[in-house]
Amino acid sequence: MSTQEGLVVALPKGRILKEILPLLKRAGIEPEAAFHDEHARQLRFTTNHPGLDLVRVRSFDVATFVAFGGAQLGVAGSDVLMEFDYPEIYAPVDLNVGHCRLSVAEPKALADSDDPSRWSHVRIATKYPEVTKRHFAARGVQAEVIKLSGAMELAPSLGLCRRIVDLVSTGSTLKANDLVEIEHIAEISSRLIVNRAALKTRPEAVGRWIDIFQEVVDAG
Ligand SMILES: Nc1ncnc2c1ncn2[C@@H]1O[C@H](COP(=O)(O)OP(=O)(O)OP(=O)(O)O)[C@@H](O)[C@H]1O
Ligand SMILES: O=P(O)(O)OC[C@H]1O[C@H](OP(=O)(O)OP(=O)(O)O)[C@H](O)[C@@H]1O
Repeated sequence: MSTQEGLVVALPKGRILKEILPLLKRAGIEPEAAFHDEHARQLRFTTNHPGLDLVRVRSFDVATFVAFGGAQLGVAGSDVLMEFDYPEIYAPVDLNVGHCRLSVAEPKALADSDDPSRWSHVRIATKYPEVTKRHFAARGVQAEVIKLSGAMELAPSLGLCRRIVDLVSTGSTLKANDLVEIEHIAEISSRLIVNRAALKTRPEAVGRWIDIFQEVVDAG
């Protein structure tokens, strides 16, 4: 559990970190030098603010650390927030980075003759089982989900299933694997997230960072 004195900000260590770093800088947060060393084994880092530390974790774990109060603030993709749907998390600021979409895709050859409106049951490989089940349940389709942690695009060619739900940005990963988008589930971007209880018990300390990040985003 966190201490009353300090705040911990959980950041995703993957591709999104590069987009978040300029925002941190504009928010006046300067991490200690080791934070920029991708090979450092250290996971927690001090900043120029004595009461503010950063931790680098996997993107899905950012939401978990914030939901359980281990970190009071964090940055998470709206895809991650949709998947977990933690009531303990409040996501007040759209950081306008990490833009992509969550889509259903299938092999191009299948898409040419497929009619998604006729589906009653689909088997889908994805990193997002809950979002996928909710999406299909909403239109009366039963989704049998095969959970993967990455490289979903391999599933159709290796015979696990014919369809996937995954993030798409430029579309080059789908194209390289002979897949096409057939349904759009959601537009995704990264959000500043906070633990609701921390905001309630420490409104000044936590609220101050919400205001600062909102100002950074508003300033473009
Ligand atoms: N192609 C993309 N373009 C823009 N944003 C993306 C893209 N892919 C993922 N994102 C965003 O970045 C977040 C982290 O992406 P992803 O899970 O692919 O990273 P990763 O580095 O593989 O992380 P991990 O190893 O923790 O799974 C996603 O939750 C999503 O919000
Ligand atoms: O449409 P594109 O621009 O090709 O981007 C889409 C790819 O980006 C993400 O993967 P990432 O590169 O983060 O790797 P991952 O397999 O570890 O999720 C996502 O899972 C897709 O595979």
